[in-house]
Amino acid sequence: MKVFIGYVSLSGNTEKMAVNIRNQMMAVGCEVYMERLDTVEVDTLKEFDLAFIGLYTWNQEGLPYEANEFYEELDQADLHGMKVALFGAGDLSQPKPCGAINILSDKMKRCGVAVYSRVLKIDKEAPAYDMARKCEDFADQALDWGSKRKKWRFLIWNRMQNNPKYQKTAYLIRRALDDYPIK
Ligand SMILES: Cc1cc2nc3c(=O)[nH]c(=O)nc-3n(C[C@H](O)[C@H](O)[C@H](O)COP(=O)(O)O)c2cc1C
Repeated sequence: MKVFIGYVSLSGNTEKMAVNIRNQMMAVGCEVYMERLDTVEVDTLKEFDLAFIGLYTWNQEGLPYEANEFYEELDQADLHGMKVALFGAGDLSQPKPCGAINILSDKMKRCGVAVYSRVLKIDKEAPAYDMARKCEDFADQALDWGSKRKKWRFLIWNRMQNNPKYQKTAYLIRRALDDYPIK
């Protein structure tokens, strides 16, 4: 499975999320290519089975300036059926946090891209462990959505993780399963 990760980040939080997602995708055996969004040719996304796109938000009304070209190029590329999962860091105390992600999501949907219904938004103050865990979980779920991977693994994992009694066991099982990557 070929996975693309594109992101823009100023103070580093979205970049850390991208790195966490990359690590998780590599751990389950995906072929991962990661690049900053301002240098990406939109057309290259077609070469991938799944893309993660991450943006920071500095102004609710707009995209980060480094993502403008990518945003404009979406009109020219034929990305119908392309699967994309969106993520980013922001200030979750705001009424509409991570607004840039919503702007990109709307545009991608208009261009025929299949956008994963779950979006990962992480607060700028989130502890590193919490961020890593959420990114791993998100990456796995997005992969499950974007691939033909069997659902049972994810369902069991999700149920266990939601029960504090089984959280540690679930984590250990997950680590063990990671030793048997699914391509
Ligand atoms: C000037 C400024 C404006 C910001 N505006 C928003 C905003 O409108 N919405 C939001 O969710 N977060 C906002 N934030 C929080 C940033 O998104 C947050 O610091 C995030 O970690 C930046 O991502 P990065 O570390 O990947 O650059 C703002 C931060 C700054 C410094």
